[in-house]
Amino acid sequence: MNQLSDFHRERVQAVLNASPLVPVITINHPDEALPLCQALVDGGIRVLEITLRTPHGVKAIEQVRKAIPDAWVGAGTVTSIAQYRQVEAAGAQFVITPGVTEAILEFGVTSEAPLLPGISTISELMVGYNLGYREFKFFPAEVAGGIPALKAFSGPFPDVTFCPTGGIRRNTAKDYLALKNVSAVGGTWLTPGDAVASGDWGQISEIVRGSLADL
Ligand SMILES: O=C(O)C(=O)C[C@H](O)[C@H](O)COP(=O)(O)O
Repeated sequence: MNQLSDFHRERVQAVLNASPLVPVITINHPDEALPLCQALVDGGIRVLEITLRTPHGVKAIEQVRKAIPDAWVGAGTVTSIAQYRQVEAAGAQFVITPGVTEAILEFGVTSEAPLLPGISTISELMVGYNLGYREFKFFPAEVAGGIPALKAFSGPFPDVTFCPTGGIRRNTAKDYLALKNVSAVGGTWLTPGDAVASGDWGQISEIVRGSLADL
């Protein structure tokens, strides 16, 4: 079976090292993709996870990738190989899944867009680990055990790092990032729905600046 290449690992590490905070972005209207992502970047974010939760996600990835070259632009909420292929074609530089199937893990090994697979248990981690994955999303972080779970994971898997996501907020991000096996944390608190809906891009940049300053 194919193993993950150094290129894939280095890309995922570069993404996770580029920004301690990874905004989980949902595009409800095609016009909001660019100003929202620009506001996040203006606030200091260097990694953008644009989800496929709405039908606008794929187009937004393509658009943002061209318009904002100084950020890593990736796809989130990818749950099938068909979606994986779509976001790869749209130019996604990385792919994040909420969970794993063996098929997605195997596809990720040979894909152009490296994969950060989502896991919530050690058994899922082990399936990815055996293919060479050493970086994982931990989702849903808070309900799957939070900080105590991550500390426990570091015992049998000291060489694995995580991007916990799910239930993390501005006031808890720092505690997660203090763990030696956490390189970045993700969440939706950086893109509150009311600010996005009203096009208050200045507020988004302020939330990012404040959240980075709190770390
Ligand atoms: O859509 C996905 O692919 C996911 O894995 C889910 C998101 O990462 C979490 O839903 C984050 O949401 P908050 O808990 O509000 O920060």
